[in-house]
Amino acid sequence: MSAGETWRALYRHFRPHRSIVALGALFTLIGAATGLAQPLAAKALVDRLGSDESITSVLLVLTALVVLGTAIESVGAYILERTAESVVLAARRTLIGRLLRLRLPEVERSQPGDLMSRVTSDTTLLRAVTTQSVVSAVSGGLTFLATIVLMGLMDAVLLGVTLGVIVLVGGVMALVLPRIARATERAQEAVATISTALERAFGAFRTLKASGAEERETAAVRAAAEEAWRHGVRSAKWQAVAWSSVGLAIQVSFLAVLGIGGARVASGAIPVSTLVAFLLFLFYLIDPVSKLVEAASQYQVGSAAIARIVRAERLETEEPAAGGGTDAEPAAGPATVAFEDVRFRYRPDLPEVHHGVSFEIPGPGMTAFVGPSGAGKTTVFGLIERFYEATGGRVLVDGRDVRDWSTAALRAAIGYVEQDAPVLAGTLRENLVFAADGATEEEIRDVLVRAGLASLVERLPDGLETLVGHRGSQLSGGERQRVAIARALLRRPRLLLLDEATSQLDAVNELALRDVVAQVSREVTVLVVAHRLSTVTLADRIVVMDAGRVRAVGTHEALVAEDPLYGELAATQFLASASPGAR
Ligand SMILES: Nc1ncnc2c1ncn2[C@@H]1O[C@H](COP(=O)(O)OP(=O)(O)OP(=O)(O)O)[C@@H](O)[C@H]1O
Repeated sequence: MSAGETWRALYRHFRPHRSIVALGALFTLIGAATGLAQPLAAKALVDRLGSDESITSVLLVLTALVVLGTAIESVGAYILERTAESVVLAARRTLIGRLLRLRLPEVERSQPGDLMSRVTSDTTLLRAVTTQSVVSAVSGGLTFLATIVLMGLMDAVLLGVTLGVIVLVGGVMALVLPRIARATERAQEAVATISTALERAFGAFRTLKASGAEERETAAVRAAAEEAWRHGVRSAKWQAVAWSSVGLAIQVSFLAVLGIGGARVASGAIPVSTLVAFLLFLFYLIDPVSKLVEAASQYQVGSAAIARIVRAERLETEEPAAGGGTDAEPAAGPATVAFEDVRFRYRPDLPEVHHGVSFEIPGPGMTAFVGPSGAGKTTVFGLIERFYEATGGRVLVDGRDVRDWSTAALRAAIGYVEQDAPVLAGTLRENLVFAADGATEEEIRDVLVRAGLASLVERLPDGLETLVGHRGSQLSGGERQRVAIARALLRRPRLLLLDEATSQLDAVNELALRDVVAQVSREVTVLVVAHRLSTVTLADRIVVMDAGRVRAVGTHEALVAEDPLYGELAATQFLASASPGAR
């Protein structure tokens, strides 16, 4: 990101808060000013001690000044801190709003842990830059200018000497500051790697343990932590260089002013008092210059964070109302699906997955998609749901191109059960109503019975309120599948997409589910990626796919007779994976 873009992005986050930051800065300045008035009041107090005047009023004024000064300063500090938190909140809200709307290909290209760290850790770094550094820059800048003007009034030559040294500091800063930014960005990237590595480990925790990979994964996470430490230390080192160059500059200017000023006093160019006053101003300069350096280094830290935040904000999202169609009247009854010469590749750099897929499915009824692994069956579902856009041809639902649907309306018509039947951390109830927010108790009960979950819920001490653990870890594989099916049914879909699990269900369960699906397919269009003979024999129509093309469409009996690949599949793969009770 260019410096201009970084500045604009940071300013965008700061802008809504600019008046409140100005107020906070004003309070801080007033607090500081009352601090300056205290020595004056103290002087008056001491003066009165010498005479016989009463000191009560001065004491009262002094006390009031102390109390007022402290109060105003702390209110100012509170306002600034609060605003800093609001800046972080606003950045998080925007990011969160976008992340959960990302297009699927963007998520598949990213690491979830990395995306998460942008919301949690990078936004935190915005805190200081948008408030503290602005206040430091403004108050430091103003005091700096005022001191320089006063110095100029004292002696232009000595000012020239001082400015010469300050320009040198500026040069050092120009070298150091980008290094602070770079080190901070690397440190943040390493923090993201920690999240990514942990997410990977927790995502497959059983496999991790079973593979005895704890040591290796721990080493990987530790390496990332050490990387973060290294870059954090590097950033600290450059910040220390920045600070020490300020200290050094002041010392050098002090010596230079002392030397050159001394010579000027000796030659009679300036009186001694001017030299003394100038030196005092030089010491006054320490504070504003330090503030300016602080502001600049904070800005570098913030700009490293904002670069990562902006990159996440630029990832492509999908809008629920995307597409041009009018969805005023949601259609009723079973949906129809058609593919017209659909070509598709997941990414431009990957080979084509669909090389012209065509089929037509009237509703209702069950259609099974079969074919060797990698034939492109699951991809059909991804295109119907419009997780991905076809690169050629048309995908039609209800005779209408999916690109003309709004994604919200399109997906509202569909119930989708993924192959690995994801269950989310939370209660059983939350999992069921995940796709159907307003489902009634009766609907939930009905769907539990249909998916064969009623007895499980009865057995559980907390019933529907039972927590199912991370990814449903407290449920069996079969139970997870049934929960996923119940969830999809509760959505009352007009089109049910079922990516059958390759793993075995026990015979009783499989029969029960088969009945549910058969029953649903009487009213709803059901598409199943089938791995079991029991499913295909039940299907009204079978679409045989091979290497990104549709090879044949027909009934089980017809295909067994006519299509050699299907015959082979039916004889080997299906038979091997069909459970005895279901045949
Ligand atoms: N998200 C993705 N990004 C890139 N390539 C993908 C993605 N998903 C699938 N593929 C590739 O696309 C091809 C078709 O995959 P698809 O999942 O549609 O096959 P399938 O017929 O459903 O296979 P299976 O029966 O094994 O589930 C495969 O070669 C796969 O490697």
